Amino acid sequence: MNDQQKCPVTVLTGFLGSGKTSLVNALIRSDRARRFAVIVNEFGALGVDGGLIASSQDDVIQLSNGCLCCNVRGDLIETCARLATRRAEFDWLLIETSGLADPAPVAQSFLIGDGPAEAFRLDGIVCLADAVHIRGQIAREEIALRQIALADRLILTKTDLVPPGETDGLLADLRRLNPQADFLTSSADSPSHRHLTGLEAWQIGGLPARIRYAPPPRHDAGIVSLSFRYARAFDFTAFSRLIRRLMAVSGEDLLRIKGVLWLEGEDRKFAFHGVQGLAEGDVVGPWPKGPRESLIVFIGRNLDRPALEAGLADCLV
Ligand SMILES: Nc1nc2c(ncn2[C@@H]2O[C@H](COP(=O)(O)OP(=O)(O)OP(=O)(O)O)[C@@H](O)[C@H]2O)c(=O)[nH]1
Repeated sequence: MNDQQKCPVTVLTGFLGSGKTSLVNALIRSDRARRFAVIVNEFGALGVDGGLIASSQDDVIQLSNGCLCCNVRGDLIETCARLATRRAEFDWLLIETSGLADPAPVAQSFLIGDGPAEAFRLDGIVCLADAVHIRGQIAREEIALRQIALADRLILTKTDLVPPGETDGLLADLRRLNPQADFLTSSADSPSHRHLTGLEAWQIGGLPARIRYAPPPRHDAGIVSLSFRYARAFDFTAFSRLIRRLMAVSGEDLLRIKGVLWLEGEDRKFAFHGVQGLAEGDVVGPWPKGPRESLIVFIGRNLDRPALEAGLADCLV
């Protein structure tokens, strides 16, 4: 198969909560001309993002309980082999890596060897950087820096949440870390989903130097993901109070909270997100038929499972 016959692949990276699922959703909803297959990778044992992607379930494949760059890389290769047999059903493969994944080994799977590279070709690595948090993330988290350094395109997200004058300075900082990438901005009112595809960044053969010589990925062993599942409804006020308190006391240790809740008195699913100090939530649509289930994921350091469990139990109706 020549390169033009192979299915193009976007590897979407960016630290926890940078807006990856939001842009994947915006792209799938708006681009009716193309059919997407989506692989979503989550660090924790329970996946939230897959259920929040606006596609028919068949096209969204969730690979949870590890990062695509290491312990679920074999799953990625197997999944691509299965997708290759359904090639006629989609035009583009989007891979949303976990916020803690190194994009290099994922991208490499599509460049060399006799596995996924036989049926897929890498279009580009797109990295999202959260305008509110990126400076702190770069300072503290080596993987955030690495994700930026490896990108073909960098999208500074959530620019609606920072003062207008700050965007240029942030872009200049990012450009210093990766002068080869192209740079875009994205905000709630003007999302840059159309720029996730069509990079053609890997058309001219060979591995770019920044991937070939990149040191091996390193995960911070201190970062853990704790997942909780409940077949009962939550009290919204108690849950909001708990999340506010956790964010205040855990500070920078609590990197990410997300989930889908069954709320007492609400017929629709309620999805919520917390990224360090910021949290928000909204109803996102009907529950599928069958029993309802609330799913909550915390990612961070020094997380106290019994305390979280007790706090959540107090919010159940
Ligand atoms: N104000 C604003 N909020 C945004 C924007 N993009 C994403 N968000 C919010 O940021 C939160 C995290 O967004 P997600 O799309 O789930 O981020 P993610 O990168 O998929 O998160 P992980 O999978 O946990 O790494 C959600 O509450 C989004 O609604 C944006 O451009 N502006």
